[in-house]
Amino acid sequence: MQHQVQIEELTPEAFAPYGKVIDLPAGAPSKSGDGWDCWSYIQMLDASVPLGFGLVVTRRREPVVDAMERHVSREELLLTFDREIIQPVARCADIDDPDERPDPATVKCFRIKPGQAVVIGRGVWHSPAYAAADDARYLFGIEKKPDKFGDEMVHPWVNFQSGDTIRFG
Ligand SMILES: NC(=O)N[C@@H](O)C(=O)O
Repeated sequence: MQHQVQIEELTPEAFAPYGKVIDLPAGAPSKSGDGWDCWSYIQMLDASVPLGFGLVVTRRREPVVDAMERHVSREELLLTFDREIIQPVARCADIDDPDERPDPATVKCFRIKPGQAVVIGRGVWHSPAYAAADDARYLFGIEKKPDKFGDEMVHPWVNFQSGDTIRFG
């Protein structure tokens, strides 16, 4: 079965079941200077070892998702460099279940604009992000350590329950 999912704007409330949002705060900066304002700390990422960074070039393609991965031991920072991207995510039901499959009923697809970022929560299912329109480059940062269920494998992808797929748009 294919599920149709609408693209959602990124807000802390909507993204809360999947992680944390980083965006320009509405409140006053914590420090300012000549021509600059700074807000800190606007978000936190739990880490006990150094972060490794990965860069993804994501090209225009069919907006269909059939599998996701997850990192049960680590949070993941993700932000686009240049263009809008769409990040599909699905809820983690049981972080201790090595046989869990992503539930298509919990999938949301968030638009992430340049200037915004997310911290994907531990165990939250996610596919590679998609280009919203034109090809885009995005960065992710994650602790450089093995995950509990071995998601450092070259092929960590897990199909949705019942072999379902998601089409977003
Ligand atoms: N988010 C993404 O595209 N990739 C990472 O989750 C990864 O572990 O490769």
